[in-house]
Amino acid sequence: MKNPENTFKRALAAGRPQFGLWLGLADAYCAEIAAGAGFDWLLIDGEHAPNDLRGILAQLQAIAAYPSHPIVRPVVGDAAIIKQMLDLGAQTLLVPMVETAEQAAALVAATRYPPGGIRGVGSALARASRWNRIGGYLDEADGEICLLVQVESARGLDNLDAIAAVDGVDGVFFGPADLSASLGLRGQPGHPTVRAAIEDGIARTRKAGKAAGVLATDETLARAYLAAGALFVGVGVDTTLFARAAADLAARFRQPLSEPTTTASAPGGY
Ligand SMILES: O=C(O)C(=O)C[C@H](O)[C@@H](O)CO
Repeated sequence: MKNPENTFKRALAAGRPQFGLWLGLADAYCAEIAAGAGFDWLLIDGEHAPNDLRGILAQLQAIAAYPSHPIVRPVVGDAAIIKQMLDLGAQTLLVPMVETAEQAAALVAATRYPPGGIRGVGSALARASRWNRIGGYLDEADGEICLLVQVESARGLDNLDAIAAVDGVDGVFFGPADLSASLGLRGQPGHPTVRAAIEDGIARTRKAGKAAGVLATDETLARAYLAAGALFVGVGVDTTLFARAAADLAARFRQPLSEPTTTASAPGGY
């Protein structure tokens, strides 16, 4: 058995834009429905969604049968948690709240086996090696890891050039919700000041030779970030897609049939 290629990592290296969907419903059945929709990647969110190890495992298994590439976001950039996510079989991680190059370098080490890093060896117990059915997994694993770090604070932006320069960081994702809060514009992820900061960050990241990413549920904004050079763009969130569609459907039947339908929308897309 061969170690699966990280097709997402290769697509970024080739400069091919990748569109994704955020998964917050924390359910393998919903993840499989999303996996058949046609997105390049699906983000299994362990930071804000009620995902635990078993839930993330089930979603990885559900998605495995489809072309969409799973990205796992741990709740924090902790080496032990990263070890668990990689052993589950995640090959691409999106780590939140990165603010310094030192933090980024420690995350790289957490994703690599010794001597290059500190990832604990337990491949006999790990889905990642298919329980050692993948011959040579320990030698091949590091090369198929894609590490994406989130810069989503003013301090992170100040240190962006040093963060992007860290060897082993494949990409930088700009988190509009947290970044806007850090910039004093909480709840305004699409504010012109936030957009300008993200577009500048995208340019600086690409200048460093790394992939830039962002989440934008507004299509016009998503396309603007693509034009600015973003390579991995989240264009929707499963929870708000469902919340909005359900509310709109209910609204259409709350109105007497003689009245024009109104469109009720769930709160913002972030
Ligand atoms: O700060 C952000 O924005 C992100 O990191 C994404 C958020 O966690 C959330 O908006 C995903 O729906």
